Amino acid sequence: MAQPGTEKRKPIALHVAVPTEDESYPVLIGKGLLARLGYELRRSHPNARRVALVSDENVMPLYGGLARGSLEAEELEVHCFTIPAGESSKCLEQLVGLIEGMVAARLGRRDVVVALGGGVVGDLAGLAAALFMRGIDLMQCPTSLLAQVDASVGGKVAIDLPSGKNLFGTFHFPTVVLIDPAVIKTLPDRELACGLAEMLKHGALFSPEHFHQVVDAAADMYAHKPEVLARKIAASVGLKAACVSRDPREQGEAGKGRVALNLGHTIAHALELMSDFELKHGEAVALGLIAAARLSERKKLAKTEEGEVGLEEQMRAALAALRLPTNLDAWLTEARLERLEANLKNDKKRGFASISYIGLSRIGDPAVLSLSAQEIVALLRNPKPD
Ligand SMILES: NC(=O)c1ccc[n+]([C@@H]2O[C@H](COP(=O)([O-])OP(=O)(O)OC[C@H]3O[C@@H](n4cnc5c(N)ncnc54)[C@H](O)[C@@H]3O)[C@@H](O)[C@H]2O)c1
Ligand SMILES: O=C(O)C(=O)C[C@@H](O)[C@H](O)[C@H](O)COP(=O)(O)O
Ligand SMILES: [Zn+2]
Repeated sequence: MAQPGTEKRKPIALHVAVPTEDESYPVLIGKGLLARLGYELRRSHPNARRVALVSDENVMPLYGGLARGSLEAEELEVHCFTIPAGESSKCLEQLVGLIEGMVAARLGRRDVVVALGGGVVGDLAGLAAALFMRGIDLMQCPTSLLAQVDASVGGKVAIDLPSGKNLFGTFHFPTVVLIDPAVIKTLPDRELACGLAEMLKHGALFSPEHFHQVVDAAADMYAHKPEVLARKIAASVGLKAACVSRDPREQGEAGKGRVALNLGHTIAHALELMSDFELKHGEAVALGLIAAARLSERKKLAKTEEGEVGLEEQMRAALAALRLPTNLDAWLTEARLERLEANLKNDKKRGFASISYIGLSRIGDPAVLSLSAQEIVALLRNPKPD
């Protein structure tokens, strides 16, 4: 109903043009590239004076010196910020601490945040860059395999809330992503496995060849062979980049856009939260991929050729070969299923009454299923109720 007295007044209608921002950026991959961080930053930010170098307590002592030295060689004033390692740093307290530190260091609008670390550092420092002075430039310098193949590319930045993962975030595209596969040599095997889970996800979504090649190259990647790592990282980033370029802000039609990259994540995010982050993100994604395969079979979306094993079995075999957890049913006890259903209601892909759940008709062929939290839980229960 119109407000009294406004019925006949026409609003003044102005038009505010917002030129499309340039959302493209280079991803540089090469052994030894970290030593060129300063050069690459100077090249892309000729007017920068100060840098906030953000890392965590494991990565800063290993690579902070090299990064800092290369930035200082370009006459940049470097301010180091070291956060505690682990998911619990993706919180409001760390975010505000970082931004206050940037104020105290007198960073300005032409200055740059460099995220040197895993996905936790990238997501937190990225969000700080997005918010400080309403947004300054961000350079992603990922050091975990997971961050190199996935978290550093695509511009999603966020912290967690007690009610769910990444619920407090935005998109802030980096100006450059600099990936040095040589740093993987110090990454613990358990963390390397986490990166392999997201790489397998990229294959499961877009390329059966990549899916099988990741499994075949796993031994070489665990042996930290930099050439193999560089090739496989580039292949995975290529698949993700093609997807995010089609739909940078996850607004595409269900099934055609970036939302596909959430394969496995509906269950993964709920399990991470329910385990109090005892499960690492990549491990939870592994279990989520099994859930997605099971659900796709039970909804009769999955198609298998004659003589081929079912989708869940294919997924389990690949994950086991990558040394990732496959014990989904151990996590889905009756007591946990109830909490799972409640957690699913905070999924970012939820609509009015249902969740856009990413399934697979086969490896390399995703599809979106529209399911309620209740249906998802019922379909995952083992043994399958009649
Ligand atoms: N923004 C995105 O698109 C996106 C994509 C995937 C995951 N994520 C997020 O990323 C996070 C997981 O990232 P992660 O797996 O990198 O976890 P992480 O950042 O906690 O890093 C894993 C561990 O490895 C250590 N580490 C990192 N690089 C190292 C190196 N080279 N040598 C030795 N130790 C090293 C870290 O200190 C940490 O202890 C989650 O919060 C997840 O939600 C975001
Ligand atoms: O880049 C994307 O888009 C992804 O979904 C990649 C995921 O691997 C990543 O974990 C992402 O942070 C999940 O996004 P969210 O929107 O579900 O928090
Ligand atoms: Zn993920």
